[in-house]
Amino acid sequence: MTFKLGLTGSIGMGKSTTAQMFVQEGCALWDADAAVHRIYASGGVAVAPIAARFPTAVKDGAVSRTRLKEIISEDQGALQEIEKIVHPLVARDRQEFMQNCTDDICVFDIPLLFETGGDRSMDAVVCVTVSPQLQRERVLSRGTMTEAQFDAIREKQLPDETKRQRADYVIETDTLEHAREQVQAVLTEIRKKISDA
Ligand SMILES: CC(C)(COP(=O)(O)OP(=O)(O)OC[C@H]1O[C@@H](n2cnc3c(N)ncnc32)[C@H](O)[C@@H]1O)[C@@H](O)C(=O)NCCC(=O)NCCS
Ligand SMILES: Nc1ncnc2c1ncn2[C@@H]1O[C@H](COP(=O)(O)OP(=O)(O)OP(=O)(O)O)[C@@H](O)[C@H]1O
Repeated sequence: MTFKLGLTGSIGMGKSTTAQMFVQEGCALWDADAAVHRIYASGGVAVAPIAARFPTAVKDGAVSRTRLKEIISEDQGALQEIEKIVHPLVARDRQEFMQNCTDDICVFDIPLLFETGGDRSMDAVVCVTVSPQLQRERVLSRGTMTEAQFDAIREKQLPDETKRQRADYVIETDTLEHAREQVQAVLTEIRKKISDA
């Protein structure tokens, strides 16, 4: 039996970085953002349905994130329409992975875990968090989003406080060392639960 550990947190809170720490500690990983990258790539299953609804979003046979972000900025309802296309395809990818996973603990890195009800299929949920100031600084320093794009995405997500309340474990991503210690503590507890069961 695989223990399914959901990993969530708002934009730029440190999901990917923390997910890699879980991998280094021996967990398997499924990453929702990576699944979106796969289905947007040339030959990916999202390309045709996105092209049908937003023809200018597809460039050289793949979905262009830059173009998608421009479309989302200009059209209020666009993100919701994109989600309607993307989320069922991502859910299918996750289902396939889940069925084939034989590791003791599998981590599911899912930005919208609570928003989509995905938490219901997890055995426990970890939420990563950091101060709103650091969150903003970290996202904007990547240079991939304007401040307006960041604000629009953040507003669409469940507030950090709500996610922290709903999670079984909270990991503060203020420094790498501190986050790693918390990852190890979470795994010690889960591994004990698995061996006691
Ligand atoms: C908006 C897009 C074009 C931005 O692409 P970009 O490469 O700049 O950012 P990236 O994909 O790494 O996303 C950054 C973060 O934004 C947040 N985010 C992404 N999509 C959404 C969304 N629909 N609602 C709320 N937050 C979102 C997540 O925290 C994510 O980790 C892209 O995220 C996208 O196509 N989103 C729609 C698909 C989706 O809902 N993905 C969420 C995971 S299933
Ligand atoms: N524990 C930490 N200590 C210091 N910096 C960190 C830590 N965790 C993450 N960061 C930094 O914060 C930034 C965002 O981290 P990361 O990409 O892991 O977040 P994310 O939640 O996956 O982002 P997104 O929601 O946009 O996909 C990166 O620059 C990363 O190096």
